[in-house]
Amino acid sequence: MTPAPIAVALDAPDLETAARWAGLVTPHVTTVKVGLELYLRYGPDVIASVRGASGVRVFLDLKLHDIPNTVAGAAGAVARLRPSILTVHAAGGPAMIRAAVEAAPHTQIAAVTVLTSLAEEDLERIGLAGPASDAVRRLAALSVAAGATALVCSPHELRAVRAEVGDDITLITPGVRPAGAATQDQARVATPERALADGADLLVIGRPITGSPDPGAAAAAIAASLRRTSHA
Ligand SMILES: O=c1ccn([C@@H]2O[C@H](COP(=O)(O)O)[C@@H](O)[C@H]2O)c(=O)[nH]1
Repeated sequence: MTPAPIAVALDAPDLETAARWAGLVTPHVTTVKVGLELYLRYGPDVIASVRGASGVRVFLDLKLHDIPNTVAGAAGAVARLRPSILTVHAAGGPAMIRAAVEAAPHTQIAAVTVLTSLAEEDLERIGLAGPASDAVRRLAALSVAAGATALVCSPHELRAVRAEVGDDITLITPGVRPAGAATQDQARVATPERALADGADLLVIGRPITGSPDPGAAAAAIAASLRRTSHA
């Protein structure tokens, strides 16, 4: 069975749990995601641990956000781990995004537009006037112009971003919840089936899979549902 375009967020408290989750889900998904919690606790070793023998794609979600010189150094430092994808915050601006792209030529740089945990009413408080989709489209366009070949946005903005940046850019979406699942701290959410239909290339799904008593079965069920709806 072809693995589904899902990156399972391995937000685990320890390396053993993360490696176990990775082993359980990798037959069903293309990618596993290492975020701040694991990377800050265990450092570079975490990448080899979760990659394991399967050689699954590793998405390193560090959301780098600093001055260009510092981001270039950080991106260059992690590029030697050969993650498939590395995130930076689009709000760091074009020079910072370009610095990451140049420092990590073999890694796809994904620019995070507006965090999926922010609701429309949060945006004004952080100085982003107007609807989320306007800010996301603006950040998407500047990121792509700066050399990013992937973007992170919520499922709500997928169609608008696709129209803005075209088909060659990889659209990655967290904020994905199977029907009836708790949204938890995510605000701008949709089901996996909806996100795929709206043009996502890679769905980031964490707790709905890793919080299950059987993460392998949870990943397999979402993958099967995506296959069914994409063939319907
Ligand atoms: O806007 C963003 C960017 C990154 N994330 C990350 O995705 C996962 C989502 O996990 P769930 O358990 O499915 O909520 C998590 O690692 C975030 O750091 C995001 O949620 N939103």
